[in-house]
Amino acid sequence: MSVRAVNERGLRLEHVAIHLGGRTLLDIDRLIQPGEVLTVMGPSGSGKSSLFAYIAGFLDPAFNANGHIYLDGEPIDDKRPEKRSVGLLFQDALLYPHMSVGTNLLFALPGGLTGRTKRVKRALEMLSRVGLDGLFDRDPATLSGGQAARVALARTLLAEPKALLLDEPFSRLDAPLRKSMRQLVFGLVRERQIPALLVTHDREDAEAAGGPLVEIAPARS
Ligand SMILES: Nc1ncnc2c1ncn2[C@@H]1O[C@H](COP(=O)(O)OP(=O)(O)OP(=O)(O)O)[C@@H](O)[C@H]1O
Repeated sequence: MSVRAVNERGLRLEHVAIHLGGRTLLDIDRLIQPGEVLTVMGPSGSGKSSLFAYIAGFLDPAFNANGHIYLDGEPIDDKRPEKRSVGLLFQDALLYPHMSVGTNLLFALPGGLTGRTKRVKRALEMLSRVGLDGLFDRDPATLSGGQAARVALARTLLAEPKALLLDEPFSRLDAPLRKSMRQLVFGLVRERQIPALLVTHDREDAEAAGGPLVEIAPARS
């Protein structure tokens, strides 16, 4: 493994292969460009979540993985998960239930941004960007599913990730909400020029993402 061309931008999966027992679940060799969404689609059990976990840095030890991951030219596979600058979004919002929406957001901000006024301003701007003006002091338990999904997105982006991993982030939303959340997520990916990887089993998600598609076959035993 070596540092790649310093001017390479994006998330590079260099021959990333995931194995379980004697089986190879998937093998991907791709550069995801800034602002692009690579969709990895496959049925349940095909290995999508294990790919996600490998990139994020918490692959279950039952799996073996090889290949390397580079973010903006720098290898990240030997970094601890919290040092990878990779933002995660799951099908569940996973907000801290004992904190207000605002505190959930403030918690995600990078430590380098100091001063309560600046931090609150940044969080309020992001809340507004995801269409949730006025909800800063709300208890997460009182949010609708769609609102909670938007808060989770705001929280992920406030951490200023250099890449985004999206694991079925729309699957719990009903059809109209799913449509607007897709527009919001993919719009922000383009606006902020973040490389993103979407794992899904939903072809409409893949079409809405508008980027390249990798289909993985069902795992065979
Ligand atoms: N800890 C584990 N030990 C052994 N096998 C596992 C473990 N976790 C998952 N598997 C198996 O590994 C394969 C890939 O799992 P993975 O969760 O990556 O698939 P997936 O495509 O994300 O599925 P889903 O869409 O249902 O989440 C499946 O066959 C699953 O049963």
